[in-house]
Amino acid sequence: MGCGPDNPHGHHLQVRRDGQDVVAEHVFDERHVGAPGIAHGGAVATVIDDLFGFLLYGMGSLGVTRSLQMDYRAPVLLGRNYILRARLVERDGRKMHTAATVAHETNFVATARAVFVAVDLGHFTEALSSADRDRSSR
Ligand SMILES: CCCCCCCCCCCC(=O)SCCNC(=O)CCNC(=O)[C@H](O)C(C)(C)COP(=O)(O)OP(=O)(O)OC[C@H]1O[C@@H](n2cnc3c(N)ncnc32)[C@H](O)[C@@H]1OP(=O)(O)O
Repeated sequence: MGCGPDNPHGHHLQVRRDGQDVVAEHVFDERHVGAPGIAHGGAVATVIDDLFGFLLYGMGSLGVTRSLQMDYRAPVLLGRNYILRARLVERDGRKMHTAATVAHETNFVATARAVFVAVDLGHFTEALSSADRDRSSR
């Protein structure tokens, strides 16, 4: 949904490192519409969540979102280029506290904070096996 190239409903996010931060440029389009002309808040949260995923990946940590808090400060407009930026605020054992901004020029239209929890690969492989079992029992 966030970055994979094969999902036609996805955001196809392309992320780069900038020092300790990760950064992406993003334009929301009609697929992401909420109110007319405005990106759905869930779509904005999706790209921020994914950006945090990249941040952790860059740190060499596998983690999943435990909590994601968005502040929508101004409408995020369709067709406009936004700069997304995320950073690690603090690591406390398995918990990684992260923060992000969504900006157009000097205007911060959304900010976010999240808690990610480190997991091992088994977290994903077990979920995949359960989903496969559910699918084959239908
Ligand atoms: C194959 C490659 C793929 C590559 C994969 C790439 C990943 C990209 C990810 C993109 C982002 C996503 O969509 S992720 C998908 C959405 N998220 C999920 O599906 C996660 C679902 N939730 C879970 O599976 C679970 O709740 C976990 C794993 C997150 C945590 O469960 P747990 O392991 O039992 O841990 P638990 O003890 O409950 O909590 C751990 C610590 O966090 C603290 N904690 C809990 N909630 C909070 C909170 N709101 N704020 C602060 N701290 C909190 C607890 O007090 C504890 O602190 P202490 O006692 O340790 O001090």
